[in-house]
Amino acid sequence: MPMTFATDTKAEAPLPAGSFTYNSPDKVGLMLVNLGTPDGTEYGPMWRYLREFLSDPRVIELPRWIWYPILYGLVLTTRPRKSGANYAKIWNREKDESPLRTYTRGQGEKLAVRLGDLTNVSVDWAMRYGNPSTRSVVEKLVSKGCDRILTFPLYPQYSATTTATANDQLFRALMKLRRAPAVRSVPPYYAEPVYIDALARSIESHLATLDFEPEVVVASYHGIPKPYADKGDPYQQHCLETTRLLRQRLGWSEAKLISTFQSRFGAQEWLQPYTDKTMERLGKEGVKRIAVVNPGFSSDCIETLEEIAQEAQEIFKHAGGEKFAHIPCLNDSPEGMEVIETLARRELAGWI
Ligand SMILES: C=CC1=C(C)c2cc3[nH]c(cc4nc(cc5[nH]c(cc1n2)c(C)c5CCC(=O)O)C(CCC(=O)O)=C4C)c(C)c3C=C
Ligand SMILES: [Fe+2]
Ligand SMILES: [Fe+2]
Repeated sequence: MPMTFATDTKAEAPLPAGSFTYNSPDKVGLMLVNLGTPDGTEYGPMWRYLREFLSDPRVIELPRWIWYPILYGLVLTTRPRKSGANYAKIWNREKDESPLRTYTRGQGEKLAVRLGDLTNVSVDWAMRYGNPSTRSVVEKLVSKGCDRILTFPLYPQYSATTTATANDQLFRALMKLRRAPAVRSVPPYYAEPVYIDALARSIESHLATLDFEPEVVVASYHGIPKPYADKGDPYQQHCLETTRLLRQRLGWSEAKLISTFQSRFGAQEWLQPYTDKTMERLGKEGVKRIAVVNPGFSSDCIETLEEIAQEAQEIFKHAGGEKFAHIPCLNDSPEGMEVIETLARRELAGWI
């Protein structure tokens, strides 16, 4: 008797969970991916979000046997409450969700409209941690018949802690599928003219609304631990190149536009100069008026709305500063959507 295998496709057996038939082939799924965010500010959702995020070995590289006792014994017993209180300060109460989710949804919906002429492209948006999960969105796209997926990690500067782990998660989702789609990933865009130009226009138009002219504009990027950069993560170079190009485009001096790194976590050294220490230094040196922009964040989020617009402002003013402005991220503004649409169309070449 011939041997039969569970993988034989001729039999009329029901498809196992996680498998899909194609309604019509040659559809392309375009998935925007951002970092992720908690479902609520209470202890439970904060704990679940932080556990998923901080269990990622791309984010915390310590051996698990060292990290897990610290994570479960210390971090997850204290940080959910502390971070939850900070999220509560910036929560979108109308939609009962974090601003990061609101803006990422806005980017997805607006991109779908902008790409309306591409009838074989289905646009969606997902998170690396939390909801909507990368896996649920991949399954949705595949069930719609997408046999190709273009994933768009919404990080202008590459880091293994963000871009690479977003792509890891996509491939983890594909591992569950018998018939996996072909995939492409949008490369980092830290030096793309369309991105630099969008940032410059956004900065110029925001500064024009202020009742003061900043003496210094601080480009504050999320940090990473210094050892990650020392071992070859190109993130710092990408950030510094964005600032250099932005300076060139705006015609500003090195003293007018400076780069700093924010959001330190844990005891090790992170990329320097630190944003909070720079706020203090500028205030103490007699600088009275500054503006802060966050070119590395495609959406405003806790790190920009709480840590910069609130905390950094307080530090600067406490140190003697007088005027402070936070320049919003590109979000789903026309300038921001121009960047996303241009890169998406370029990376879809040959598929549409
Ligand atoms: C070791 C820890 C962390 C690394 C490395 C890290 C890198 C990194 N993160 C972003 C972007 C975002 N981070 C956000 C929040 C956030 N980041 C960390 C830790 C690390 N990030 C934590 C613990 C948190 C949660 C908030 C808190 O408890 O402080 C967010 C905002 C999410 C939101 O819901 O608003 C973004 C965006 C980048 C770009 C990056 C490395 C390049
Ligand atoms: Fe972070
Ligand atoms: Fe922070």
